[in-house]
Amino acid sequence: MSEKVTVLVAGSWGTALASVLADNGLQVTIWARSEEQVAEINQQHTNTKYLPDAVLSTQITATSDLAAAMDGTKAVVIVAPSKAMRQVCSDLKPYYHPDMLCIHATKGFETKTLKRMSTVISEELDCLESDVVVLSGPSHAEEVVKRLPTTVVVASHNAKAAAAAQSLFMNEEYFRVYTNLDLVGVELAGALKNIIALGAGMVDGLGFGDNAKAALLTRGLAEMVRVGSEMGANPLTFSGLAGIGDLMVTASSQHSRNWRAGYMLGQGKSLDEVMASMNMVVEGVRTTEAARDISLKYNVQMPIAEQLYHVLFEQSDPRTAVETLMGRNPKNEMEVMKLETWQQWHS
Ligand SMILES: NC(=O)C1=CN([C@@H]2O[C@H](COP(=O)(O)OP(=O)(O)OC[C@H]3O[C@@H](n4cnc5c(N)ncnc54)[C@H](O)[C@@H]3O)[C@@H](O)[C@H]2O)C=CC1
Ligand SMILES: O=C(CO)COP(=O)(O)O
Repeated sequence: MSEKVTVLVAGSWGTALASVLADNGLQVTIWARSEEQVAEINQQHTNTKYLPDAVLSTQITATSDLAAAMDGTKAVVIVAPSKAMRQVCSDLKPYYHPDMLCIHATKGFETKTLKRMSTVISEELDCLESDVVVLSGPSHAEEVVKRLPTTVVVASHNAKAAAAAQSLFMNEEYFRVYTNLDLVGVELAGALKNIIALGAGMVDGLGFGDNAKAALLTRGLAEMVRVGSEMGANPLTFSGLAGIGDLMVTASSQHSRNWRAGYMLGQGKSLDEVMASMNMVVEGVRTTEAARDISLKYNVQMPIAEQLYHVLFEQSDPRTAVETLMGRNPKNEMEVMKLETWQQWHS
């Protein structure tokens, strides 16, 4: 009998990761809230609301009973939207045991506390943050379920836990997994890139062209490195799969919900109109909200996030936002991070 892995919850990314695990020969149980979705996964082997074209492996079963989902499992993979992470982990606590490998694949912050997802998980599950693994990188669910070649990174302070996650997910056919010890950097890169992806969509929606898009992505990466390194990330992590890799995929693909939301904003839609037209999570909206407090707390400038905040929450005109960015004081390109932070990583 193959080993059992449990995936929480049945959104597009949870379902795609469940498919990888099933392809790797594991017995996969998805926990979903909706009985309708449970019946669809078990009987039709589809999840049409989130992945309309995918046919799932018969190795995947679903249940709405969390105790049954967790019974006898070797590893739990948590893929809840960031706003639901604390609640989902609190529900999970009675069934979680520290011997289980705990992996999450969520890209966002808890907005009220500005905590990273592994902190929220460790608080709710009463486990060590250093034992949590994050899986991140350029990986649209729609392509993963089609088994198109994809690379991701799994990061943990605990090298054994990262290696265990790597061997669970990696296959030679289409899913290549790297390890990294910089949990903080990988989590921050995955969350922060969504702000820049929203901005990239907005630039495209405005019809501003390739020069503007390249500028936004490059200066967006500088902004991610600046704030990320103040929050404890290794700046080099941002050149990896979770940073530049995910920025490229999210800012250039029509699969990206963040890019699509930004595009509609650029075309003059309001945030309410945009959100009403999407039936899936757009993490960059909440992350842009969190970025304003992060910028104040860590005393770092985040000019792109700040302008997006004005567009999203204060009805600023996207065109004015871009003009404001263009009209900032002259700068030296290399002023990416504070001198003390630079010295800390280069001593
Ligand atoms: N879709 C993708 O290609 C990728 C998504 N991600 C990340 O994965 C996370 C989840 O995103 P998706 O799966 O795409 O979202 P989604 O919008 O496809 O699905 C969200 C799922 O969460 C469930 N949910 C919402 N609130 C809940 C609660 N309180 N309790 C239990 N379940 C709840 C919904 O019923 C739904 O099944 C996000 O942080 C996203 O950034 C990361 C990489 C790729
Ligand atoms: O993170 C992702 C791909 O790596 C998915 O991005 P979106 O949430 O913008 O669809």
